[in-house]
Amino acid sequence: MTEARHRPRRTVGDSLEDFERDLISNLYYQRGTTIESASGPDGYHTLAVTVRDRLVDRYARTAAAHYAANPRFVYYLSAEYLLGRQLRQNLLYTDTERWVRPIAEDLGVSLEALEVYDVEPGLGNGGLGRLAACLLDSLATLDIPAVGYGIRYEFGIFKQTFRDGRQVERPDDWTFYGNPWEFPAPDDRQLVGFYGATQPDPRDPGGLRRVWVPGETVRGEPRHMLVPGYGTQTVNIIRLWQARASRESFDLARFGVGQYVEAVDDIVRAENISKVLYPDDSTEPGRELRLKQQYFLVACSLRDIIRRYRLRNSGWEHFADKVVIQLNDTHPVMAVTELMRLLVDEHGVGWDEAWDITRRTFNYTCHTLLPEALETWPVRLLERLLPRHMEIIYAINHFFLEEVRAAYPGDTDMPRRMSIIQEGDERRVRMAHLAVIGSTAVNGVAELQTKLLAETTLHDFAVLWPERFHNVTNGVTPRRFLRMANPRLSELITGALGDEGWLTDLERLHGLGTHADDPDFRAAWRAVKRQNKGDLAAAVERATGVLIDPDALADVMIKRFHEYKRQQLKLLHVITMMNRIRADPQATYVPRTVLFGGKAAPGYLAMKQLIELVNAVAGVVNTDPVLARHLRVVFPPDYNVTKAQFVIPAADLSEQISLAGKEASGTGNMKLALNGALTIGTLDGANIEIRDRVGADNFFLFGMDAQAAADLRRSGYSPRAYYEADFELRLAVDTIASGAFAKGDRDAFAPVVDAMLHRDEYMALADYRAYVDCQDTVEQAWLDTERWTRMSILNTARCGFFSSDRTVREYCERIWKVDPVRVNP
Ligand SMILES: NC(=O)[C@H]1O[C@H](CO)[C@@H](O)[C@H](O)[C@H]1O
Repeated sequence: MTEARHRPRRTVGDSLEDFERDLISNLYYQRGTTIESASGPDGYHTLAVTVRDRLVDRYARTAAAHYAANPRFVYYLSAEYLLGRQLRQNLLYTDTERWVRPIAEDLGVSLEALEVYDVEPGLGNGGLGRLAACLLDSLATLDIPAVGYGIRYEFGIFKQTFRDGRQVERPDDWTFYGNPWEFPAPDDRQLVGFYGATQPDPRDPGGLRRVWVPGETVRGEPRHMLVPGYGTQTVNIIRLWQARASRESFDLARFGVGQYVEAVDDIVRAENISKVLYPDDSTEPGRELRLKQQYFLVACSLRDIIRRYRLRNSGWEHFADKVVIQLNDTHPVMAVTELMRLLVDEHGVGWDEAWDITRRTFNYTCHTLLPEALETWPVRLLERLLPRHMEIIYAINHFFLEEVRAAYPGDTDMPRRMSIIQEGDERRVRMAHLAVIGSTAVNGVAELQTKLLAETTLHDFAVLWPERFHNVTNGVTPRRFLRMANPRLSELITGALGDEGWLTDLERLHGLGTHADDPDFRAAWRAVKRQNKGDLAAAVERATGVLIDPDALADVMIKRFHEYKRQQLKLLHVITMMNRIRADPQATYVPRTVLFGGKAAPGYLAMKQLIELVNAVAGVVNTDPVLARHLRVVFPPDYNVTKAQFVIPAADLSEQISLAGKEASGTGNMKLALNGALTIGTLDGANIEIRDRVGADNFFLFGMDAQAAADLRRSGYSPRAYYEADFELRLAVDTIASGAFAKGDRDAFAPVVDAMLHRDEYMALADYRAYVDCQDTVEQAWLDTERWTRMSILNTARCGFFSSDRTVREYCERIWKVDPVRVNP
């Protein structure tokens, strides 16, 4: 949106009366109905549009301010965004909730009733996608000119249901009721090519410039959603691309002869590109359609970025001064080759100048240490799907290897190790290498992971270009994960700190530290947690039919199912508690509720079987009169951002038990600590920084650190040895093997037992004893209520660092070199 010369006849008022007037007129003119006959979706859409209008005003002023300032823009390219529900967020950011409640009451409807239509756009898998959303929220809140680019998947992350305890995936038709928060922008649609061939460009005989004639073209239709800042006027956007067939794709002739399916072949092929999110978290699907999705995203986004750049700038010499692009993992790294293609082939920029611009424009965030998560694509697939880009990759690699040979004269192995091309039977393109070579800055998402990246995964590059490597520890937005998720605690915090300033200056939470010694404040703190746990108990009963005790220790493990996150270790602890209670039913036990939440990738059979076992164990525990007095295990299905906002405020104990050196950062750990949960965890990812900040006394640490785990792996790890050496561990594993959770069927979970005893790749058995003993320490602490509350308050007080505002400030200062642009009211 450029400079607005013609302002709308009416502006959105800022009174309850104005809001109600707009609501009624939007219902009438937008939905063509009246209060008396409006449906739920009518009510929701109308409320959404009326709130949205208040954001449009701010967006228009933001666009005008950006147009005038012609600033440096941050463009965040991500294949995933987990935005969460929009209504409450936008009510908070427009401060209109105070009007909606009385109006809704007046009209005889409840906000909660309308909210069921506020479907969260599940356009992501887990931490990586949610981080992208938190960073966009902080970018706007810090008045940083920014646009997020992503894919508007028709179907988001699958809906998880359980049938006989097994995970069953159902399509996530998130736009079933439409999405009132988005705006179509057909004028900005883009055309994207695939396949085809290349030929020399007669304008550059013998040069590097070439002409690509695609074999297939699809349209990229953009829709954008507004991304408001909190406590400021800035409203940025996130632009999501949807694939559509180019205009002439409907084959009328075929339709005419009754070939109805063939007639829409091309349409289906095109639309499939943005049909569904790939549900893999930390593993690469390696499917051709996935690569098409990735290129589709970057091709549409780069053309849009160039269109925006050219609104105020000409020539290319300032491109990298005005445009900084962050690659959210390797998923969008084809952007490096696409910008080279656009500059060299379409705009005739010389190779060296184009490469200089490209490298100065991009930065890459690496979110993993798992080799299986580092994307590589077969050269032959790229040669077929994106022939010009493969040529450009060869050229980039050629010039890069010259640099490597110059840096390591006579070292023939280094070029092989650092090459973008992984040689072998199947030659593959190493996307992480392309990302590092094509970027100015490379960052990890927590100190340990960044250190291990430089020592292992990307070691050669860190030696060659140490100046490119940075750490920017993740963060989470306190607006959604404290203010919106935990209004009771937020009120208590505001009361103690005097105002809500902490919401945009989270380090101010430090002020709570002094209140930790105040028994009244501790009592109030406990009361908030108790009320949140009451709400959770009601929700769990609705979702699972299981009654949980809100006074029991709420032990929460909420994250994607993955062997390195070690839900299997948590389950061994549950079975150990079970066996202890059965062995001595009269003893006193700390009442505990263990809550699992999380999805397994549909193809991840080992984790799907573990989910089945978790539900089977829950079934046995919750129906056993002796056990159920002390222990409950619940697994509400379909964990997502909305459920996280419900569970996190009610958690007492946060399970962060991944094998050290495997979880890049984690962000759930931050959200839980900020909401006063105490962490039981390993020295992994951001757990280390949480412990450093909250203090070792306020954190339950156990297990091997990354070095010890690596040493054990090198020295030969035998899980069986641990099984043999530890009675409780052996009993726990044998209980699974006995068929106790499968009506005596010993084969039912044999693969889980086999994996534990013969592979146990992530050493759950090696850390079992330390973990179980640490859990005993947790129970001791829990019994000292005042001490526990004090530890809980100090966790919140000392976690201000984990605000995504701090994360974005660090990116701005050290990587993006970008300044805020103030937007006038
Ligand atoms: N797949 C992910 O969620 C990855 O990115 C997140 C955001 O950086 C990390 O917190 C997480 O440890 C990592 O596995």
